[in-house]
Amino acid sequence: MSTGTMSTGSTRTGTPVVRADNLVKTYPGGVTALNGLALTVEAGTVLGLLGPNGAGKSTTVKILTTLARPDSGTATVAGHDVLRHPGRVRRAIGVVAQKSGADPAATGRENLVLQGRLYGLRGRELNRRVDELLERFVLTDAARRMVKEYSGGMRRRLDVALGLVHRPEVLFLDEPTTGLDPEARTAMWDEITRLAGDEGLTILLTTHYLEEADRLAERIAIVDRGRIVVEGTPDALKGELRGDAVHLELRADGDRAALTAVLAGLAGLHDLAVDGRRVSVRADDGAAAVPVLLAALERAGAAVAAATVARPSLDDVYLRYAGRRFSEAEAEAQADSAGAGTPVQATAGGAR
Ligand SMILES: Nc1ncnc2c1ncn2[C@@H]1O[C@H](COP(=O)(O)OP(=O)(O)OP(=O)(O)O)[C@@H](O)[C@H]1O
Repeated sequence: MSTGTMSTGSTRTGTPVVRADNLVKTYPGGVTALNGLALTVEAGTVLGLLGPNGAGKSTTVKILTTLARPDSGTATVAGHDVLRHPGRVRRAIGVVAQKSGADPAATGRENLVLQGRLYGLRGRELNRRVDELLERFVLTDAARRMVKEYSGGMRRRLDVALGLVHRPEVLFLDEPTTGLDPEARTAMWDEITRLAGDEGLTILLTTHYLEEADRLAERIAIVDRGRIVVEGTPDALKGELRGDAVHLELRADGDRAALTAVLAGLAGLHDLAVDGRRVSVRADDGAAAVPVLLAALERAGAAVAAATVARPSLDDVYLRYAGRRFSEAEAEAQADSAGAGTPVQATAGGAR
């Protein structure tokens, strides 16, 4: 990890299999997608690149998988430079893009056979590999059906199988469970855990689901506005936050400035955020803080519908390092893309 990115958690000793330094990428129209992004993924581990829509996750994956060139910066994958030896990189990696690469008008089996041929597999070896993958991804019974008849979960499992045909060393999974129902999502999580555990694959996974990153990744790198703002193990990231998270739900939208002024004066509270009806704050002692907060809000004329006290979550980690809630960042990204061409603020959002 290059300087400038906060890191927390155990000291790392493994070999970096993916390494990116100071990646910068600006798209035509002036959108700065990456603004000095740096990351490493060690052999046999899962790194979760976590960030809201538009944070720069897909652009990072495109550069690391040789589908896009950075304006500046360097990256190596499996020991090969992505700009100087893209062919070597491509042979070492499997890619499961956000959009399925499978041909809907072909069967699952035909898709796998074609993919295997592209990587030079032939004859019995190819058939064996295809059968093995169909079985592992529970697609044997559906192997001779057209992909357009598959459910979302079956398609996604086929996508991962396609990415694995040539036994890659590194697997890139770009939002592997977006659009899946909860059951299919859990099944995919189990499969990813198995791939990383039993097969020692190195996996870089992008997601905008906090829960997914928490569940799957040994290390999480939080990306915001084209930079990694913090990285570490999920437990270390959460452990860095002192005290409890107190979340209050107001009966009506609060006046941000007025409520902030009232609550900022209370002792033992920090990281206050007012977002519409939601008020979040960290408290050294959450249970003791609730009555104090309720009384202060009542005095300010804000009625409270619900209050919860929780141990820190990754959402709290995001708030602390990106300076806003995940949901706010997503809404901002949507507004940005609606006003196409609006440059992403290049400097905001650093670690606090
Ligand atoms: N081809 C493109 N042309 C112009 N702008 C682009 C292009 N691709 C991405 N962007 C912009 O670059 C920024 C980063 O996009 P990117 O797709 O890398 O983010 P992301 O974190 O992967 O988000 P998502 O989860 O929505 O894919 C966004 O503001 C996006 O609108």
